[in-house]
Amino acid sequence: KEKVEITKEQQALMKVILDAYNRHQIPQDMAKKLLQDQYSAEENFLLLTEMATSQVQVLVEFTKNIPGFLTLDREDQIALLKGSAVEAMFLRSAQVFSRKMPNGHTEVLEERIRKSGISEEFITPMFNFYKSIGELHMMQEEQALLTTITILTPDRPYVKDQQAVERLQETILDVLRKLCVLQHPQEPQYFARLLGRLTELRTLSHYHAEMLTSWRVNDHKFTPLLCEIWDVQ
Ligand SMILES: COc1ccc(-c2nc3ccccc3n2[C@H](C(=O)Nc2c(C)cccc2C)C2CCCCC2)c(OC)c1
Repeated sequence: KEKVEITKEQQALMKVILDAYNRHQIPQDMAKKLLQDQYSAEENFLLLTEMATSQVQVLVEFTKNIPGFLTLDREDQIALLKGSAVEAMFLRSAQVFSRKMPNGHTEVLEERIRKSGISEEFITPMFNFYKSIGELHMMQEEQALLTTITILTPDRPYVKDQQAVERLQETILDVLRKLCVLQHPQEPQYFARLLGRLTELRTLSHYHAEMLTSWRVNDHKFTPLLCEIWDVQ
């Protein structure tokens, strides 16, 4: 049985990424906000676009701390950000939804989200994803590394030097694989299950434009940044 060991460099890499991940968190009070008040579909749509806009800004800051990211071709950096922003948003939402909350709060939050204005057809796939993330009981380090792996996906549209992105992603994948083996020794498949979530995430993200344009409001206004990142307007 090969002894799995995280090297000093990998420890340092993990610390840099985790610190950046925790530093670049938009106010987590979104869940609290939703638990406090019932908002109209209009108010929820505005909340969603505000949250998504600040999430993209946070994502840009976070990527600057991914070792090697700034050494990539500038246009490839943009292509990776554009290509991963929606997935990062759903991953963050899933992590917010899966947080340990006092009894009954998760149910209230779920109800608020179901009634937020999103059209029915997307509710099941969205919550299936949130619950499949929740079941993993991911550690903070795993969440931060999984988000980093999502950003460093080589086959995003318009990426020119895919090998350079692949090299960076492989470095992170190796750390995450070791972390999973060390943290979940009884579950050798845990790492594979984690990566399987990224496939579910990509599928869910295909619906994002429709989820927005079908929101039950009369006028769907987006910020210029969201028009850039989301395939809307
Ligand atoms: C594209 O369609 C979506 C995307 C996300 C959600 C979503 N799932 C959530 C799970 C837990 C908590 C809040 C959750 N959100 C929204 C939110 O803000 N997500 C969020 C963002 C956007 C950035 C950073 C961080 C987060 C949490 C609330 C926006 C206001 C209406 C209710 C959903 C969604 O719900 C219907 C529909």
